[in-house]
Amino acid sequence: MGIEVEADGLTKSFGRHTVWRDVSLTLPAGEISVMLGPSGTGKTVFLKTLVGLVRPERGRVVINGVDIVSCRERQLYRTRRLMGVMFQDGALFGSMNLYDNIAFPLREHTRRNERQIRSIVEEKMAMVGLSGAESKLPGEISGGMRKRAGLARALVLDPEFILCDEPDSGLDPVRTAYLSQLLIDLNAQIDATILIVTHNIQMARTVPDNIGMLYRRQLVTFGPREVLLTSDEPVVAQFLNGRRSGPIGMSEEKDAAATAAEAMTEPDLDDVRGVVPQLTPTPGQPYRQAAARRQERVMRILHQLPPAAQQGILAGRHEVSHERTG
Ligand SMILES: Nc1ncnc2c1ncn2[C@@H]1O[C@H](COP(=O)(O)OP(=O)(O)OP(=O)(O)O)[C@@H](O)[C@H]1O
Repeated sequence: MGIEVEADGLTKSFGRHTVWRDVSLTLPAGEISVMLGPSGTGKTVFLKTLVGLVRPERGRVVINGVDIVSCRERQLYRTRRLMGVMFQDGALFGSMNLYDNIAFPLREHTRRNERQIRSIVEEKMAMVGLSGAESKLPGEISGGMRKRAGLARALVLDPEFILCDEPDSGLDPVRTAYLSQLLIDLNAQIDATILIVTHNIQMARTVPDNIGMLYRRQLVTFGPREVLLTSDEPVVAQFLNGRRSGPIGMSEEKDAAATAAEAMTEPDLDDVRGVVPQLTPTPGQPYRQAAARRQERVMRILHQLPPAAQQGILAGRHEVSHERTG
């Protein structure tokens, strides 16, 4: 099973600019979590902090019992072996074909021979639907294929914690839907903890077990998906519905007068808030163990959650049991 990841009291600044402060959350082992937030709120910086690529001024990131903020370089290196990162642009080497790109971490970090490497690379390429594309160069394939190649490369060391930075960026809605399904199937197959940073509302509504949001240098919320999806917070409602009216502005936060004036001029669009069914693994894939674990977990904290979220969770219980037996 994947590993639990605990962020505790994290604060990060660049010079005088504080990106966020006092961010604490726990990514439950083996579950899928999404981090939302307007542009520039520090989602990528957060992801890099969890991997140990960015060092916060304060706080801890505890992974497998190791605080990667304060540990020694060797321990950080060992803990990083448990992680697979899918960067925004795939971060592939342009001069290497897909096979060599995906084999790269195995050649760098393990002593596997070429026969073993071939079997792992072929397995991961098949998992992301790239079999047959081994000899292609990154420049010769579509953005969606590059994303999947980046995901295959993130998988070769059998990570227990997978981080995906905007896996949908640059993809059309259909490719994004395929990628969403791929992440669910992957979670069913390997039961790894997954964190996805995205702006894509459809992905955020249908993929994760948990959702968080960064805004105004803080973690506004993090918890079971039903909490954010039914939230009355103006910033959440504005973000989910992609509206101009609300506290989020083009370049900075707005004052109350500007917000009220915009509300008058913006057409009354449908509100997409509310809990929609979470994606389930493609038929033939294993049952997603995380779904059952999460159900038990949220039932224990149900009484602490807002009423609308409670209703959403109770309604979804039938889907989880149906998935398990069906
Ligand atoms: N190495 C760095 N040095 C200085 N400032 C940085 C550095 N990395 C990030 N920042 C700043 O930190 C803030 C958060 O950046 P980040 O890329 O994490 O935002 P984001 O929420 O991922 O944005 P987007 O959704 O647009 O990708 C920005 O103001 C950015 O300019």
